[in-house]
Amino acid sequence: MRRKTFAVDIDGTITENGGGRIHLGALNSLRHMKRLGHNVILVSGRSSIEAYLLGVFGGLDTIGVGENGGCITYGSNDHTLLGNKQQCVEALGIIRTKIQNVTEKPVFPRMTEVVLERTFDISDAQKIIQSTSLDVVLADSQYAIHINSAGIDKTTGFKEVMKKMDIKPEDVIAIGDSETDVPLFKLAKYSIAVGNAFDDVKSHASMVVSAHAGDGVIEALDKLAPTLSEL
Ligand SMILES: O=C(O)COP(=O)(O)O
Ligand SMILES: [Mg+2]
Repeated sequence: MRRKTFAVDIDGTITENGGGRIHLGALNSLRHMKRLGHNVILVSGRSSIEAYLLGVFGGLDTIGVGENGGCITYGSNDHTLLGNKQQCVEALGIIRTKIQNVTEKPVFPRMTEVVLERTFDISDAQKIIQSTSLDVVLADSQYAIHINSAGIDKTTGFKEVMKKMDIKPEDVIAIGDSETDVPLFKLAKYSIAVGNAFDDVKSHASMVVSAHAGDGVIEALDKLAPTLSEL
């Protein structure tokens, strides 16, 4: 059996449709892939510690790629930071001088990024950033707006894991729901967009399923199972 690596988003993908709770059926299907000998790594805009702990308790790989790719957690005292939070904080300050309603989202502490509520037009903020020399990027996961250091996206952190585990892109299967997953779709040989993804996200996926969030993960893995070794 050729070992595959599933790079799996959390919110909007392995959650219950529209809710924040983990879809147990989807988690069970991913755990089955792990039991078959494949890697299943969570890659999220949540903190790397949340992704790591979900991997531990969920029976997946005990690695968490979080902060939209800016931080990887391998253990309680083993984190790799790839972004620069200070420049993200500076960018927040500048955006706030020009746009109203820019508020930080009450999330677990971040080591490399700033996480904002989706209460303003991200394109207005991106225009402000482009007019400055700030080396940051903004991305909307449909659950939060992230300010990350330039060059940081989910593939940045995931590539660190690929190096460490000798994973090749042709063995990666990415599963996600939003624009922040598209870089992973482009890196992976095979990618899956769940039914609640927007059309522009679906346009980048190898497979689009109709079911939403966790139900979509089950639908996709059921469809993939017979031909997984040929992917
Ligand atoms: O942005 C978030 O916090 C949610 O992130 P995810 O959809 O990448 O898991
Ligand atoms: Mg998501």
